Amino acid sequence: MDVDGGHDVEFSQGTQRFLDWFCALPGATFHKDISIVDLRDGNAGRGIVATADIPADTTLFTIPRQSILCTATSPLTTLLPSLFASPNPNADGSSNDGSEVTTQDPWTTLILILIYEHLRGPLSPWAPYLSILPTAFNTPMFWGPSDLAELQASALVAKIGQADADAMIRTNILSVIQARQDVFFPPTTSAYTGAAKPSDEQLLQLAHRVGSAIMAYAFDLEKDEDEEEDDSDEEDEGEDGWKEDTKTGFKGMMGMVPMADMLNADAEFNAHINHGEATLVATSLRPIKAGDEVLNYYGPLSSGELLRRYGYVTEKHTRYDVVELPWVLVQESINKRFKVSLNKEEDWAWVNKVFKEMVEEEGDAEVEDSFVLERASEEPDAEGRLTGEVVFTALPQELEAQVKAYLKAVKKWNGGKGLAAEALADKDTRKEIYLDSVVSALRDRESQYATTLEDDQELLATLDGRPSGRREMAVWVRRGEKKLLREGQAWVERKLAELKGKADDGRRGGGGGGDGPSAKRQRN
Ligand SMILES: C[S@@+](CC[C@H](N)C(=O)[O-])C[C@H]1O[C@@H](n2cnc3c(N)ncnc32)[C@H](O)[C@@H]1O
Repeated sequence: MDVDGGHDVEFSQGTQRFLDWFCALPGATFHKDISIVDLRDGNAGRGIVATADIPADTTLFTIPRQSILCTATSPLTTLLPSLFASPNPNADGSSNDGSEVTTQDPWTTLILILIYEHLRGPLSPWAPYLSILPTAFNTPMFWGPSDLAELQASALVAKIGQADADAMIRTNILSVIQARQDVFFPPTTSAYTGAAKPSDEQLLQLAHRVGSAIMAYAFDLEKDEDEEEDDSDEEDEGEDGWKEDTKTGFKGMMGMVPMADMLNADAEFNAHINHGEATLVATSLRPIKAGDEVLNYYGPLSSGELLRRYGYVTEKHTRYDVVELPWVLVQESINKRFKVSLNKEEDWAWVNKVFKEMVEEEGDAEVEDSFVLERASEEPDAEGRLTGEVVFTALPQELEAQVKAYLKAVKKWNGGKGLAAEALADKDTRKEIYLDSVVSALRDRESQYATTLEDDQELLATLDGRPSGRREMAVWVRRGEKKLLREGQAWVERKLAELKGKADDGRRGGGGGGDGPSAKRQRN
């Protein structure tokens, strides 16, 4: 991450200014045995390391809630009250409490709050903090076409949303700023800073930058661990499950939390931010050795998600890798099995109609467009350590259910008569068709990528540690997806072999499925 263009003095002065500012905040603490360091050599920006051995359960730093930049502390709440009005209007457009109705959500509101503070420049109380936030990002949102192309067939490409972000900024951000220039560009600020009013294009770029900073830095502030623990008498970690420290879908109140966001993170971590009533407190989860980095947890994110939100990847996060299997590939594979009987377009149109109705009848469900494959893995333990093996243990249950429904619809075709229906009457044949269709869909999915797993392994073979360049990170993501596709194929093939073994034992030469009746039936 390019934080300041590589000027060491400026970088360390920025760090020092921020630390001095933070330590002067009423109620803030910063442990004497930790330090903010320059990790740009490892492409990790700033981070916090232990400068002496630190025991478990040590308070590393304390952040007063008053210093968090959010709706509770921003002057915009009073300057633009309508911005913070209820987002849930009644049918007539009014809100329940009589206030004006806003189209903003916590995400866009925080963008406006940050832009407002940014435009105030040195007049902002958060200036020493804002000045060390990055101005450039490695997230795919900022990649050009050639880097994006390296993601190949990854489902990540569709999630980047460059165009959506642009549209959202124009509608929800620029319009507000333009309508309230008196608030965003008051004469007092320009007189003080001497800065010219930014153009619309500059504002758009600023909003993108701020949006990405929120994505990688903001915290979800609505979770109240104390209350949760009081209510449930359960810890917020270990068996009860870790809650990552950053936003979880931008639904609750979000805020920028100075110092908490100086912590880098990994899937294995040694610190946690506890959300208290008046403060947020960073605590060591286990002893941290002198020289070790203090690491937070962003959640069980796949390499693709980590790259999309935070612009980096790590070896430890690969255990959470996922790959999407589009339903259409499974469906096409099933259709091929029955192409002799159902050989007209209208046959399949009929099957699809019945299939859709059947799925919808079952608990308001909809036909799924794609299924996410992942490995089974344990959560980090109460000390932030990863334990246990990560293995592919099952296909998504929803995929099996959807194939079952689809095969039922095929079976119903032609009034439930004919070879297709006959083949599908047998439970093991249905299972074999399911597994066989999935395995060929997985192969087809793999062939959607322009390079093979072996090609990618070779590209990454010379890597020492984790990649940091865009192209290598893209290769890392697609390689992870291909690995999972291979593991999925191997797992399904094993299941198929078991099934065939069972069929061979029970009824020599049985199974087969598809249009033709089973060998057993043919012999009969
Ligand atoms: C909340 S900030 C952490 C502080 C940040 N390093 C800085 O200099 O401001 C999150 C960003 O830090 C970087 N980061 C966090 N953890 C990292 C890691 N384990 N390796 C590399 N970069 C990391 C990523 O750029 C990420 O978007």
